[in-house]
Amino acid sequence: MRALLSVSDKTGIVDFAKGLIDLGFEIVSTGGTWRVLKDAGLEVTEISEITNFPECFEGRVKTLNPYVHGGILYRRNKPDHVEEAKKLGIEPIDLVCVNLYPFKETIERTDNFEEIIENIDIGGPTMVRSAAKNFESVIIVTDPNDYDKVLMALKENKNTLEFRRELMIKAYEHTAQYDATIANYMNERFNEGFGNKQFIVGKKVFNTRYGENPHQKGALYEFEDFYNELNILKGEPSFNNLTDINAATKIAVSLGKGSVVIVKHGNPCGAALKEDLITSWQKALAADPVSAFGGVVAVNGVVTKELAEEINKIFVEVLIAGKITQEAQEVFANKKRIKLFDLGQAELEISGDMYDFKHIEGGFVYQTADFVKDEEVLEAKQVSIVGVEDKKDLLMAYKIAALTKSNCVAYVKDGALVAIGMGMTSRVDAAKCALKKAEELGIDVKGAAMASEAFFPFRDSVDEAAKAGIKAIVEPGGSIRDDEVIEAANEHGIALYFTGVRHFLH
Ligand SMILES: NC(=O)c1ncn([C@@H]2O[C@H](COP(=O)(O)O)[C@@H](O)[C@H]2O)c1NC=O
Repeated sequence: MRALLSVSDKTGIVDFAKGLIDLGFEIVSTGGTWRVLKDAGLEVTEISEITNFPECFEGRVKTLNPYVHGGILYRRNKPDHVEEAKKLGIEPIDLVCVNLYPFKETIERTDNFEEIIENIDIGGPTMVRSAAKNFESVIIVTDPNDYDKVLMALKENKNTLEFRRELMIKAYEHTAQYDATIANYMNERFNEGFGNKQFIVGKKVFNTRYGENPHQKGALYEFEDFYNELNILKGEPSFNNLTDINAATKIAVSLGKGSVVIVKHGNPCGAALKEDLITSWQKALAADPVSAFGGVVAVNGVVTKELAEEINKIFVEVLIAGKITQEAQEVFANKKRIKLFDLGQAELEISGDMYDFKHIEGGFVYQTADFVKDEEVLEAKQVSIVGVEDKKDLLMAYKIAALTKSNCVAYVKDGALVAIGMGMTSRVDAAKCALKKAEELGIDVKGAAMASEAFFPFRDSVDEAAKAGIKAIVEPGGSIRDDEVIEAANEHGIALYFTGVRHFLH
């Protein structure tokens, strides 16, 4: 039996080779791998002895040779293949262990195109694909984490077709991801990220119990090692929990450390950023205690025992925080249905993906991600006669509106959401609906700041705001009736700011 070992990441390769030698394998290797194994005192044949050809062009050609690929690919159960191999002097290769040039690490480290090009592996993926194709007879190993598993299977006679098939799938996933990374990178570099093909690659984190509904299948996939950071402290996140956690976390991150956000079905029903987390929670809850029942709560900070006791007064389905202390977790220990997740750090932090996409029947739409910059509000154009000194509430309302389903109008007073209307087909309905609900809940919105994520097409929403005593409004502007909107603000003595940036979320 012969094994061909050619790895960039040399982690564990010496022990793996030793294990294979103990099992009776002859080891063949490419230059660098050969050197590592030789230095460890192992008996190993250099690839050039098999190919009868030197590695050349600075390693661009090492294993691209019929003695290698013939040895991997010929079918052991076909007499004419066996005969042909014999005639050509091609010896079988029964195990191929390859991991590829670190292309991703290289593009993360440097912009030097020559270096990047040299880190595109050619011979490696070719061997991986050959060995995977002939999985009937050949073992393909692409992940150092599998070395022990492979040795064990060989030792215990568990090198079955099913075992090799699993490794074959993993191998094609490996090369497909590798090529997708190269193609996406080249499109990013030369086509501003929007080439003719876009590859979205995700690694499965876990299956969810079901999809959005019980009759649907579902799973969570991640781009990078993103969800590794998520500590599952209690309960199992469902498909809908994950999308709500995403919505709540994005708003809490956007509002900053110390904020608390409550989400139901992807939209916020409470949010506050006060002097301490307990007050933030109480104010967030006060915005709509009815909707908060069974909600997903994001705490941008550390959940202590005291905060946990406050939250525990109502039924919350999910709590995600920077950190949930041990004592805080104990507060929830007897609550069967609450699920707890944290990132094990003082605050909620996510870097934010550069692109965003959405499935539509037959394909997907793809775009650069949307972020609100503080300057949009802090340096927004005052278009009304009166203005306001402090734009904190305006900024908070605007950030919330930008991360809420359109049409959305959000009202913030003293660092807390007091009313919100979202997902409505007309903007004035969103404006009115929010105020009606606040009135029903007995919330005083007088003096609040109001934000709309897109322009007001008519003056009606401003008139509604005036009736409720709103003192300042921020919106993108850009309507053909902006003049009427500005006139309405001036008539009512409301401060009106235009940001010039729209933040639809559909
Ligand atoms: N050119 C070739 O024929 C070739 N054959 C194998 N490789 C890669 O060379 C690397 C190992 O090289 P070394 O053993 O010399 O450190 C592996 O990542 C392997 O995927 C090659 N390199 C690039 O294409």
